[in-house]
Amino acid sequence: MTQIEKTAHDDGAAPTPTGEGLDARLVVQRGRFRLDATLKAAPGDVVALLGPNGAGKTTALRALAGLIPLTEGHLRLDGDSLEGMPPEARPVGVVFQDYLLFPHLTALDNVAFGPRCHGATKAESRAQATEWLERMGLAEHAGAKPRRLSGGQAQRVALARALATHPRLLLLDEPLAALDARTRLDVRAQLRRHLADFEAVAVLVTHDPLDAMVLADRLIVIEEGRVVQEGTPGDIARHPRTDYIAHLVGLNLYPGQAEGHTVRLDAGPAITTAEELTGPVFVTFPPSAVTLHRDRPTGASARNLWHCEVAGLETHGDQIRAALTGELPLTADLTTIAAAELGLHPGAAVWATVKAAQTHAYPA
Ligand SMILES: Nc1ncnc2c1ncn2[C@@H]1O[C@H](COP(=O)(O)OP(=O)(O)OP(=O)(O)O)[C@@H](O)[C@H]1O
Repeated sequence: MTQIEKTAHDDGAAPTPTGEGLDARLVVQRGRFRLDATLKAAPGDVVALLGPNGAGKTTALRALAGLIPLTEGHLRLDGDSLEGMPPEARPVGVVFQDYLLFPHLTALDNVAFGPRCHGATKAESRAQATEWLERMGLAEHAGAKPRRLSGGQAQRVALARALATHPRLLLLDEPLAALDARTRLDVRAQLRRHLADFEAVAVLVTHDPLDAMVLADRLIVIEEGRVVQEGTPGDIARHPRTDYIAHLVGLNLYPGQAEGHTVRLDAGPAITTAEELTGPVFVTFPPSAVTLHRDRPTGASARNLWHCEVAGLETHGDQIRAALTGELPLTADLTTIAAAELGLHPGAAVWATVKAAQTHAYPA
């Protein structure tokens, strides 16, 4: 049997043996919704909570900030329990999605507000704020009110305000969501640098896989209030374990039972895989690995051959992405020319093939 590399869910970083970092089990009951998520992170870790709408990401962040109480569980930071501690007393900095800058205060005073609330004198707070604005490349905007700042600048002021309190936990709620696509690219790169310099634990919430993959060392994927997978971005992209994650990283994913190079998929047919495994597995292949044919192909090479029907077509970059139903539901990418030559349209019958070498199987 092939030795499979360690799967992502075994790989979560934990707080250091001295108890430094974040150690939390967040249980929050909100009406019928229940969040039950264990989060652990060592100082210097940047962790992204990723998940679909309504998964419970914001609930988790608000529980960490102390804005909603835990129903059960625990919340420790560097060995100290934060439960019952009011939000303003926690060594936690928060950057909210819309930044929540005070409109009537200058950038400098917005940043100085952080240390001031944590007991610094007015002069100290302003000195620290000046230093932070310089670090963020915003020195010349110190006197500007928020309405005169671009989205990216406002984001950095909000980040400076959070960092100026020297938090032991930094929370960022959809940090790039308020920005347009162009600004987002620059701000994402800057934020990545600032987070890399940050020595305590940072937790960010996003439903954008690109933000998560670029900004975080480790992803915790939450669905319906539960952690469904965690690991490095690379682990998650290579070994998705749910349909949501497979869709995010653009792979076809099937659970099944392996016996040697053959996997009997729960979805019905069997698939021949490159890896030789036994027992419950996941099989993935990218949409680009699928070849479509109008007529049943002959020849021995196409052992993974399924009769399908086109359910839908959409443009995907410079390709056409076809959603197929039938013997095996799958997505396939093909060039516009190939789609035209095949006469693809919703309802068209096609044969789909995938080479075993382009599949990837790993234990479930
Ligand atoms: N005040 C509330 N009372 C009851 N249920 C709530 C309350 N706020 C949120 N919920 C429910 O909690 C669940 C999780 O919501 P949450 O905002 O944490 O999800 P999310 O993952 O952050 O989603 P999104 O990406 O859409 O922001 C949802 O089902 C939501 O309807």
